Amino acid sequence: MNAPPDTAADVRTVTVDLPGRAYPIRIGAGLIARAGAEIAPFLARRRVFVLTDETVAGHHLETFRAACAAEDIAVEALALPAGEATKGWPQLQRAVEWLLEARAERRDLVVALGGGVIGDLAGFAAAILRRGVGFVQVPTTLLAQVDSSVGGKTGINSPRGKNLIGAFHQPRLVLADVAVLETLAARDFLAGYGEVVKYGLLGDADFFAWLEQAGPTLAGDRDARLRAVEHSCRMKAGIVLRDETEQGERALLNLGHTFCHALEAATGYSDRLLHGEGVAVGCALAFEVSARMGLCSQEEPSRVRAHLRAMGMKTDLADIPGDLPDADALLELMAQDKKVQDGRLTFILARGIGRAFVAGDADLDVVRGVLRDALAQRKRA
Ligand SMILES: O=C(O)C(=O)C[C@@H](O)[C@H](O)[C@H](O)COP(=O)(O)O
Repeated sequence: MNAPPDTAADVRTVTVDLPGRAYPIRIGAGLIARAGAEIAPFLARRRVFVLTDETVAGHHLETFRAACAAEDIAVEALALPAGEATKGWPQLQRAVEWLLEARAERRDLVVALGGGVIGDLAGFAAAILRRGVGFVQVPTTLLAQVDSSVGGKTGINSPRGKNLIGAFHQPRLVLADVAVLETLAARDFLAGYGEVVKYGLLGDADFFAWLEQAGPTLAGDRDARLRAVEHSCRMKAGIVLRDETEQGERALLNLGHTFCHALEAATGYSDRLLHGEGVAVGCALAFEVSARMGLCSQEEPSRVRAHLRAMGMKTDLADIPGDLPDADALLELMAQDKKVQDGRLTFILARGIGRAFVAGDADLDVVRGVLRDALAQRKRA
C-alpha cells in the first residue's frame, strides 16, 4: 500500500524493499500530528492499539490521538513504565494480555509509540500475538529513528543477556517525526547519536567526515538532523534488504555491540549506561582492538575517540560510573552474544573508518588486554 502524498515538502521516504513485505520509512517534521492520515491506508478497520511508555505518553499520545480522531480512527493505548527494565517478560506478558483483552484482531495494527525499548517490545508482542499481527513503528528517540525501528529485530532481554528472546518481524510502516527530537534530553539525544556515528564507522567514511563537521549542530539544526536520519535509514535499509536475518553482512550493524551488551549487563541495564552510550564506548573499543591487531593505524581509534569526545559523549570505560567487573568477567558476559559460533566470540572489527568487517577469529588476548588497560585507566581517573 502507498503512503498518502506529501503535504509537507520536507518529508522523505526510504523504502525497505523486501519482496512482498516492502515498507516505507517516512522521515520529516510533524509526522505524529498527521499520523492518522499516514496510517489509514494500512488499516483493515479504523482502530489501532498503541503501546507506549509513561514519559512518551505525556509528550505525544494526545497529538497522536487527535491525528487519528481526525481520520476517524479509534485509539486504545497502554503506557508501560519508561526504561530498559520494561524490556522483559513481565511487561511483555502485560502487553500481550492487554492486546487480547482489548480484542486486537489479526488484521489490526499495533503501534509502537516510543523509543527502542517500546519498539522492540511492541514489535515482539505483535510478532507473537495470534501468531503475528502487523505493527507500525512511531520512533520518538534519535536511536529508534536511525536504528531500532528499522529492520524488524524485535525482542526482550533475558536475565542472562540483552535481546536474547525475540523474532524478526518487519513493521508495515515507520513514521520518524524529527521534530520530536527537539524535546529529548541532551543525554538521550547523544545516546542516539552513538548509533548515527556507527553507520559512518562501519561503512561510510564520508558520512563520518560529514558528522565530524555537522555532528555538533544536529540537535539544533532540523535540516542536518533530517539528513543524518535519512542517511542512516538508507544505509540500514540496504543492509537489511541484502541480509534480513543476519546470516552475514547485517552483523556489521552490531559494531560496538558485543562490548556494549556486556557493559549493559554489567551495569544492570540501569541508567549508569544507556544503550547508545554503550554503543559509542563499544565502537571505540572495537577500533582499539583493530589497531592493536594491526588491522588499522593507531590514528583511527584516536580519531573515533576525538569525535565522540568533541560531542561530549562517553568514550571510555572510565566514563561509566560505579563498579565494573574485571576483563575476564566482561568476556564471560560476552559468551551469550548471539554472534557466538561453536562457542567462539565474533567481533566486528575495522580496517579503518568506514571499513568494518565480521571477524570470527579476533585475538582474545588482545581483547582482554584492551579491556584490562581501559579498566586500569578507570582506576587512575
Ligand atoms: O538491526 C541490527 O541488525 C542491529 O544489530 C542494530 C543494533 O544497533 C541494535 O541494537 C540491535 O537491536 C542489536 O541486535 P542484537 O541482535 O545484537 O541484539
